[in-house]
Amino acid sequence: MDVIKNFKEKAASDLKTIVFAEGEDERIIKAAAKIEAEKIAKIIILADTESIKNDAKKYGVDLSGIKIIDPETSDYVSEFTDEFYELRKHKGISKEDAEKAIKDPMYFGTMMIYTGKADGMVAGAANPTGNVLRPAFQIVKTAEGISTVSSAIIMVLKDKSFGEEGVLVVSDCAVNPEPNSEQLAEIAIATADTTERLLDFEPRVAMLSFSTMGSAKHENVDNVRNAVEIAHENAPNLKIDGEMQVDAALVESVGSRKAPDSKIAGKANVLIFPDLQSGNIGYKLVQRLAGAAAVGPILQGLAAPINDLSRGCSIDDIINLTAITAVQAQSE
Ligand SMILES: CC(C)(COP(=O)(O)OP(=O)(O)OC[C@H]1O[C@@H](n2cnc3c(N)ncnc32)[C@H](O)[C@@H]1OP(=O)(O)O)[C@@H](O)C(=O)NCCC(=O)NCCS
Ligand SMILES: CC(=O)OP(=O)(O)O
Repeated sequence: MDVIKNFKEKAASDLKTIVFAEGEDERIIKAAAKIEAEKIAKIIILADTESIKNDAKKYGVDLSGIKIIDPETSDYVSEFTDEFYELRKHKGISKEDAEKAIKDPMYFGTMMIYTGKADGMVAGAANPTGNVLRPAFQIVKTAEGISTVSSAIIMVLKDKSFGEEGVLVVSDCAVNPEPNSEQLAEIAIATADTTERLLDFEPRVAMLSFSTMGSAKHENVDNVRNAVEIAHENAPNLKIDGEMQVDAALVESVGSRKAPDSKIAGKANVLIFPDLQSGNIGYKLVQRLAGAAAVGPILQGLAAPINDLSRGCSIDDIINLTAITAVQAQSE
């Protein structure tokens, strides 16, 4: 199963327009040129037109065929300012502040998606996650029936014995610092849904903790146990179990010893971390120490495909997340 190749091929089968909001970043410029050359998506880059031309020359990159828009001078500024003012006036924003916000490429790009001028956005190579999330929450907002937006990362491991032939979907590694039980349950259900939509396998979800099936007592463990109960109630057909430690979730011999009655232990292909500290640290440990590809964070629960990158991303990470964003946009 070559999931990354599959995403690129699927994206190429019906080209979508994806906005890159960080045209000042070398990796973004190089990724845009590669995506255009490989025909994975149509790219719009937000940048100062003169600067990006000079940068492209400096990097030896051909940006012909890629649309460049400068949010400072674009004809869209007035339309986007009016739209944003309408969306946020109940929060007390002034027209002046709305225009200032719109000239920020993160807001401008998000408004392009909201107004249908592009199909999806990828950002976060040069901005912390909060800068990607805030405009998304304020402008495109959540999809119907969703209260907590979260994120999933598709991890492609070198060792194919774990997860689904070496593929693991992990969450939440980017959005919710301290989810309560209801939020954890929603994150688990959303991640299973993302897995079903984007990958060709049935999710088997492990709710992670430092305890396995009551082996330790602590309020943090209770939070995870309660989340499992809520997820069972809200998604009775979902294959989900916990709380369990990550070795019990991933390794058959440990799972059968620590959680002999569990149908998920030892076989999990979706891992839900109990909080953002463990999630963000956990995925980066696997990425860096095990040399796994980490595609994401893929935001789940937003009303439009807007995805975040880590500032530590490579050009390939940008290309892979763009392919996924384009695939998400195909089903919008
Ligand atoms: C997402 C985040 C930026 C929001 O923080 P904030 O600006 O303090 O946000 P607030 O709590 O004031 O909420 C701002 C808006 O977003 C909404 N919101 C916040 N979290 C949300 C979530 N998980 N899902 C849906 N909406 C959310 C709020 O309802 C609010 O909407 P409103 O302005 O229309 O009323 C914050 O949770 C955060 O920083 N998360 C961690 C990001 C991070 O650093 N990750 C690690 C690296 S990947
Ligand atoms: C996802 C993530 O951790 O982003 P960053 O590395 O940019 O903080």
